[in-house]
Parts: sequence; C-alpha cells; structure tokens
Amino acid sequence: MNVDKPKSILVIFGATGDLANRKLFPSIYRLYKNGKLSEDFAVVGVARRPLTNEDFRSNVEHSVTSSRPENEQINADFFSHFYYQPFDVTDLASYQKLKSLLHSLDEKHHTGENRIFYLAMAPNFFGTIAENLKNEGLTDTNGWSRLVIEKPFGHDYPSAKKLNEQIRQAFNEDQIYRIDHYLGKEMVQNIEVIRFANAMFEPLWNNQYIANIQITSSETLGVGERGRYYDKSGALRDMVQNHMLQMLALLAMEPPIKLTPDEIRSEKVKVLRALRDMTAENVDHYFVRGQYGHGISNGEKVDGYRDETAIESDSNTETFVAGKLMIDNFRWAGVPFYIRTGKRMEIKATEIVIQFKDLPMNLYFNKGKDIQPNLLVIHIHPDEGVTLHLNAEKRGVGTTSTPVKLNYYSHNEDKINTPEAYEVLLYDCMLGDSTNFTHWDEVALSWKFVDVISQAWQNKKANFPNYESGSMGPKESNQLLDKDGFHWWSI
Ligand SMILES: NC(=O)C1=CN([C@@H]2O[C@H](COP(=O)(O)OP(=O)(O)OC[C@H]3O[C@@H](n4cnc5c(N)ncnc54)[C@H](OP(=O)(O)O)[C@@H]3O)[C@@H](O)[C@H]2O)C=CC1
Ligand SMILES: O=C1O[C@H](COP(=O)(O)O)[C@@H](O)[C@H](O)[C@H]1O
Repeated sequence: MNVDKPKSILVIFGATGDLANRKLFPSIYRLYKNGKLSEDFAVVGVARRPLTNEDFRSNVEHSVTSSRPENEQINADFFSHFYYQPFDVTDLASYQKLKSLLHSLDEKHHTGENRIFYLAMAPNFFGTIAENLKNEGLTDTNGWSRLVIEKPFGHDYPSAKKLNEQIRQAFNEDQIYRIDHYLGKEMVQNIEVIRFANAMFEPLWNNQYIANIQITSSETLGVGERGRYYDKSGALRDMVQNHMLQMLALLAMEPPIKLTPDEIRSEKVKVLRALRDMTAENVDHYFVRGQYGHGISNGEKVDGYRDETAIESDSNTETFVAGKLMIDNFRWAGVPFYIRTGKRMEIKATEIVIQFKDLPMNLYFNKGKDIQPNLLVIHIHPDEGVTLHLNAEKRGVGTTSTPVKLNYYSHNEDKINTPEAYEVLLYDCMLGDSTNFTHWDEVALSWKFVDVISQAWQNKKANFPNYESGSMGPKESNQLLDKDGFHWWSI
C-alpha cells in the first residue's frame, strides 16, 4: 500500500515536559517505524533547560525505549533527526536563533520549509508563542506552517475567545489544529463508521428506537502531580467541555453530506447548538458533581482529593461529573444522553452504551425473566470494539429467551499495533487533515454550555467529599437515571 509520507520539521515547545516524553516522542517513533515519516524529517525540541542535542537525543531514546517491548531493536538513525535549542518563549532572541536553525535543517533534511509548531506547554504561553512566531518571521516560508495547540483551550468562553483572537492574529483557522486526543482514538473515529456504514443501525438511530445513550469515561488514577492545574479546572472543564461533548456530538450528528472536515464539523456544531440550555435554576436537575474521598483503589489505600499535593484542604473542585443532556432536535427529542466521568473510580474504562427501546409487546416477555433491552456497546478503552446485546432462545427451554452478546474486538491479540491517539493526530496534521481536531465554533459552543454549570457550582459550595475512592461516584449519579426509570449499565 502506498503511504503518504509528508515532509516537515516538527518543533515541539515544551520538549522536556511530561506530554512530550510520555506521548509525543513514542508516537513520532511509531510513525517512523510504521513507515509514515519521510526520511526527510526533523524534530526540534525547545524548552528553557540548557540541554545539548546529545542530551536531548538520549532523553528521547529513553522515552521511546520505555514505551516499547523490552527486546525491540530501535533504529538509532531515528534519533539523529532530533535537535534541541534552549529557548525562553518570552525572549525574542530565542525566536531568531530558532529561525536560523530551522533554515539550516530545511536544507539538511529537505523538509520543503514545511513546519508544525506543537505547543506542549502551559496554556498561558499559547498566545505569546503564536504572536512571536509570526512577528519574528518563522511562519514566513515557502512551505506550509501549522500550529498544534494542546488543551485546555481557555478556562471559560471569554478566556477561550480572547486566546482564539490572539492566535488568529498569527494563524488562519485552517492552520490551527486544536488537539482533543479522544478524537484520535480508534474507536471514537469508528463511531461514524459504525453509524454510517451499517444499514442495520442508521434507521434505528433516533428517538423512535433509542431509549437513552450513556457515555462513561472513568479513571482509577487520582489527580497525581497535576493538582495545581486540576484544582482550577475540575472534571467539568477537564473532561466534559472537550472529550465528552465531542463523543456526544459524533453520536448525535446527522450524516454529513461529504466526509470532509467542514461538513463533519458543521453537523457536530448543529448538535452542540441543539443542546438544551442549562440555567442556574435547572443545573441541579440535570447535573451531579462529586469529589473523591479516601478509599481503596486497585487494592491500595489512597488519600482523598483534599489530601493530594497542591490541593486546598477545603477545595470545592469536582473530580466527578454526571449529567443528563437533552438534544432538542427532531431526531433526539426526548432521548436522554447521560454522561459521567471521574477520577479515582472503580475501573479505568471509556465506553458508550446505546440502549434501544423495548418492543411494544414482547411475546417472550412473560416467559423469561431475563429479558434485556438490546444494547450496542462501543468499547473505546482499554478494550476496543463493539458488543451487541441481543435476546435469543434458551436451548432446550422452549420459548424462554436469554441474553446473548455478539462481540467484535479490534486488535484484540496485538494491542501494541493499535495506533496511539497522538500518533494518529500527528500524522493527520502532517497530511493537513483537520477532521479530528476541534474547530473554534465547537470550542465556543462547548464552553458556553459548561460555563453556566461551572458558574452555578462556583456560587454554591458542595458537600464534598461525597464518593469513596474506588467506587463509581456519588449515589446522586445513580439517582439521576433512576428518576427516568433507567440505570447505568455496568462497564
Ligand atoms: N501531561 C499530560 O498528560 C497532558 C498534558 N496536556 C497539556 O499539554 C501541555 C503540556 O503539559 P505537560 O507536558 O504536562 O507540562 P510540563 O509542565 O510537564 O512541561 C512544560 C514544558 O514547558 C517548558 N517551559 C516552561 N516554561 C517555559 C518557558 N518560559 N520557555 C520555554 N519553555 C518553557 C518546560 O521546560 P523547562 O522547564 O525546561 O523550560 C517543559 O518542557 C499543557 O497545555 C497541558 O495542559 C494535555 C493533556 C495531557
Ligand atoms: O485530557 C485528559 O484526559 C485524561 C484521560 O485520558 P484517557 O485517554 O486516559 O482516557 C485525563 O486523565 C486528564 O485529566 C485529562 O486532562
């Protein structure tokens, strides 16, 4: 198969940081190993630390080898494409030096003056870097220039708008790639395929046949080393504003007229516009917040959130959110979309459950107590695949039905070959495909939706902690569905 191998220099701002080391370097290596990088590539890492190229290459090597199976041979030539420049993002001289380095690497590696600037640093620097890149002439090349921006994109709608305006002074919307790493996950990308490539699902994908949709992303880890960031953010901003709403939009959107970034985005935007507005008065009816206390996680005693590093002892920050979202359009009127996400929960899993409505009169209903609604479960992580829950005849027991599951797991035997989200997204960016990145319109609508909730929560102190570490969240999360006659399907 012919694979496109785009040529470019990737400049990573924040190359000594956690994200670069844990995610980006291993993903670049996987692109290289899978033959998706042209031989003509270079990666330039910048950060304040005074490293040499050799120091940096050895860091990258450590990051790559620790992400690979123990005996894997790694081609040393890969590391020779990595360069480092000590850099302070607020110092203009740093940009001039970087400019000359990029010119010389363009010549050495024949990268066609194509550049990706990847901002893997604290968000308060995003605007400054974008402006300086433009003003100091680093985007002025004969190739293309793209800007990749990590989350969080703002803290609320006004700050996101301000950041966007700042970035747009330097880059056009089609040069900006806002990362939502969930959009790089194989099974999130598969939502569209499951929906639009199967004649058996799309006709049922509406309020006539679907009772509710549940999206869960639960984590077992606590806030770890990220307390300083997380305590100002909370689960609503950290997970709901981006990943959860993006998955919801993909599940609920109309079939796009073409599979182009613009058409898909336009359908997602319509879903976000149709979300029933929250008001200060109705937030408690639709949303539940939680914060973990101490408990047992993965068999070990763990502290509560308020005892974690860099967290205030009376913090009001939520580490769990459950919500019922209504999409007020023709297709989805009356169908609740339940979402829940949290830290220090019982299991690490991201899963979507589509619950179909019961048949109006089930002939088998009185005979088998075990009759279940049909469910379509999309396993995003750690399992990747789809399970269809059906009812079938119980062998030898006449017409009594029993639940059966049809499973499809992708890459089941060989998880190492499942592409990493960052690998997929980096490659898309090199190809200039922005389908799996978030457009400003989506970011803006998502912030507007969650801002009302966070404002209401800020004005009213919660009774925290309200769930034990190692549980599936506060009891109010179950009550949210009980009220509607549903329950969370176990994941
Ligand atoms: N880590 C993760 O798992 C995730 C991170 N993100 C996002 O990615 C971004 C980076 O996060 P993360 O890697 O965790 O952050 P880190 O704090 O680990 O890294 C920050 C990087 O910025 C550099 N830096 C700080 N100040 C300056 C400066 N003035 N000039 C130049 N470089 C500077 C640091 O290096 P030095 O000290 O050498 O200057 C370091 O390389 C953030 O936006 C975060 O929200 C998003 C999702 C997950
Ligand atoms: O963006 C984020 O996502 C992770 C969870 O990602 P996953 O791929 O492991 O499901 C979360 O831990 C983090 O707080 C958040 O910033």
